[in-house]
Amino acid sequence: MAAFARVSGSVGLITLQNPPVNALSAAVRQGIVDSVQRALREPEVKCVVICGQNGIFCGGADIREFSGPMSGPPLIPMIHSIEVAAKPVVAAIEGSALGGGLEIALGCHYRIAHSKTRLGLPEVTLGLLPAAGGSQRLPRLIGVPAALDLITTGRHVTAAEALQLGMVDQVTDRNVTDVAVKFALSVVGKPLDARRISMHSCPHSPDLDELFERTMQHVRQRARGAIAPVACVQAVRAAATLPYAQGMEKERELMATLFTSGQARALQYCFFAQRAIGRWSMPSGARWDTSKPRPVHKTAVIGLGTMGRGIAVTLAQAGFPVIAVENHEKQLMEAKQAISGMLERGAKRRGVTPVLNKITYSRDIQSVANADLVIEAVFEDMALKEKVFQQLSAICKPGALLCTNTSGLNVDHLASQVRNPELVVGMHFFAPAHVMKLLEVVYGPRSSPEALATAMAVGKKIGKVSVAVGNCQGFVGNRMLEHYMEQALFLLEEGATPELVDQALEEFGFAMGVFRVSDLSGLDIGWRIRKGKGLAVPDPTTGQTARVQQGRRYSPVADLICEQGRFGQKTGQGWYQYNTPGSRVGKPDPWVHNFLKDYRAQHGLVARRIDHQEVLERCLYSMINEGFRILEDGIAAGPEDIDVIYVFGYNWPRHRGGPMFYAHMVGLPKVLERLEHYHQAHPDVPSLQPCNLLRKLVANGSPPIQKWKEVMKKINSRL
Ligand SMILES: CCCCCC/C=C/CC(=O)SCCNC(=O)CCNC(=O)[C@H](O)C(C)(C)COP(=O)(O)OP(=O)(O)OC[C@H]1O[C@@H](n2cnc3c(N)ncnc32)[C@H](O)[C@@H]1OP(=O)(O)O
Repeated sequence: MAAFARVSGSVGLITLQNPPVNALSAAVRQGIVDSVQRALREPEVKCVVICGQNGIFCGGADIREFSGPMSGPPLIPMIHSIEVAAKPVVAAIEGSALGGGLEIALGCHYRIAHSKTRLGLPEVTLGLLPAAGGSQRLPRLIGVPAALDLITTGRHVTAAEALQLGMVDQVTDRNVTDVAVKFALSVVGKPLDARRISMHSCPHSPDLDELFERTMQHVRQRARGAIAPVACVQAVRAAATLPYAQGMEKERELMATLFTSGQARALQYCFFAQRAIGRWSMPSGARWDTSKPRPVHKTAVIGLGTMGRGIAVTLAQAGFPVIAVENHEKQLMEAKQAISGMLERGAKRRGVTPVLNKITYSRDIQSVANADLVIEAVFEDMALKEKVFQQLSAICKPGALLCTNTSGLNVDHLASQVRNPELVVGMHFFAPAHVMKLLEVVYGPRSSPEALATAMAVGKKIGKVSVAVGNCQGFVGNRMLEHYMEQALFLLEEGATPELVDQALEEFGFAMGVFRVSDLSGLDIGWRIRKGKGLAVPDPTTGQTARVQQGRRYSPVADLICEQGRFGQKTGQGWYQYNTPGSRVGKPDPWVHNFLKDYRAQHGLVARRIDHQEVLERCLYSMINEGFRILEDGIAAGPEDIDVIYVFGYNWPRHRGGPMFYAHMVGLPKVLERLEHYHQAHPDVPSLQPCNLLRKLVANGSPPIQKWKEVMKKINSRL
């Protein structure tokens, strides 16, 4: 809704009212249309101010309405009616003015913002473009280069930057509505044409063609197949080169394609999934809204390798005092230097003072005695972690939360090493820990809801997208990844090359294919893990690593590559060859091709032609199948949790929504049929055998992803 009131005698005040963000639902749009008409009709009203209730101007169109038929007054004529009004209209902006919210403000004759406001056109992040005139008015107001930047990235700007760019006319620290009301009264009677942005021509930029070409190239490179950023450039180009009415027509055409696209659906699904994962629940029924986190004042990190350093930086940057422990003097000093550098660079980037004094360094584990939360980040070795947990149990104060940063070891086993297993959870950060947004918070069967709530609250405070998951080998992310990588190796055995597999995955939208990523992270890490699991060990009779391990097909190809000392970028050779160790540009390596040829010959394998579709189906569907198993096992509460993990932790292309959303878009019957097909062809690969939940969802008519949880509940209650 929108409320209308006459204030200060002759100001018509229109207040958008739709908590929590005053999104432009049909009712709000109707309210605005009615209020504007009334303000223009009533002779006592000489000017108009538009504001939002509860400290926020407007979060834009109501995204929830996009999934159904649109009703209510459309935005474009509504904004047009504001712009052509014969009485001055002032936007009083506080909190946020985003998307359609900013487009309304651009239709107003003046914009006054509170200093804490953020403004932006984030439509591109939802697979759309600013199609209520935003793509045509913003370039006319602030020029093409700045508008291109804002519209193609969806970046929010501060009030100060908005003022500098000319997006707003005034910034205030006072009550913005009061300031706007006074201002509106001061401009009554002044000519309005110059204030109507659609009547401006776009400020002329030299070398416009070159600018658009350069931007388009850059956008296409960054977009990884996303279509909205490209459409945004086209729309701004229309603003720069066409009269307003024709530009609006182009904006409409481009939006029509985007609005119904699968990419827009995927990105909008991601928007809500990212918010839904905060409302976690445990199989016991404990939930986010009934479990209270413990207060956390002091934190500690044990082990200052790459992960520990990143975690310490993240905690300190969020304002937590950190005791950073490493038991050898030399490593401690190296870590201190590295952490200080990371804090200094981070502070420089953000224009703040580095918080070096938040971190206290110590060689003595006893120094963590007073911490409320300790994160163990020592080497990924169970015996070592057991020892640390036993020590922590004896040292830490009662009630301290003991967390492990293991990427896949058994959290419950570690809990069994301490006096209070209910206070043990996993906090699985992703490398580099101070950069990557994802945090898997792993609860074991004995973790208390309070412990989970505390870790989730800390995760939020340090700016991570935190997902609560159950305890199992590899948790959610790495458990699914194993199947993806396994298929990639099998494909090499069957005739593919690393570059063919990577190309298919990169065309799908991954920034890097599986082999490029492995070269970047180091092949030795996986090798060590496989050895730890009893894989990658030679058969005593043949001396060769067997192609069947623990009763299932196994590919030793990655182990054999490692045996050659090829660990990826750091050694200058891996799945690709690099000019020098440490170089980032990999070229296809004839050595690898010959190695694969010899390997196939040795094992009697006949290479066949493998196409991109098979690469995608085998790598992605096997991983999705594991995702369904994870849901079946109750390790993840819903498909959104899995998808958020993949988008934020594994670089899954956001415009594809995440693996489970992708399965929903492909169609569950098709995923099932292809898995059945591949399992028939490879009966020794259990990960290709369709899991029960997938079969049951298909048997239940393949409901949309939003309804999977209902079907899962129904299935479980029948068991
Ligand atoms: C051919 C047809 C033409 C149609 C033309 C359509 C034009 C579209 C232009 C647009 O405006 S698209 C929307 C652009 N706006 C955005 O992308 C903003 C999205 N929101 C945010 O960035 C943030 O929510 C915020 C406004 C900065 C506030 O952040 P905060 O952290 O304070 O709260 P949240 O947890 O994010 O949100 C609270 C609550 O509100 C829901 N919500 C937020 N924005 C919208 C929205 N625009 N529509 C519907 N719902 C919204 C959010 O989902 C949260 O609720 P939940 O239940 O927890 O999910």
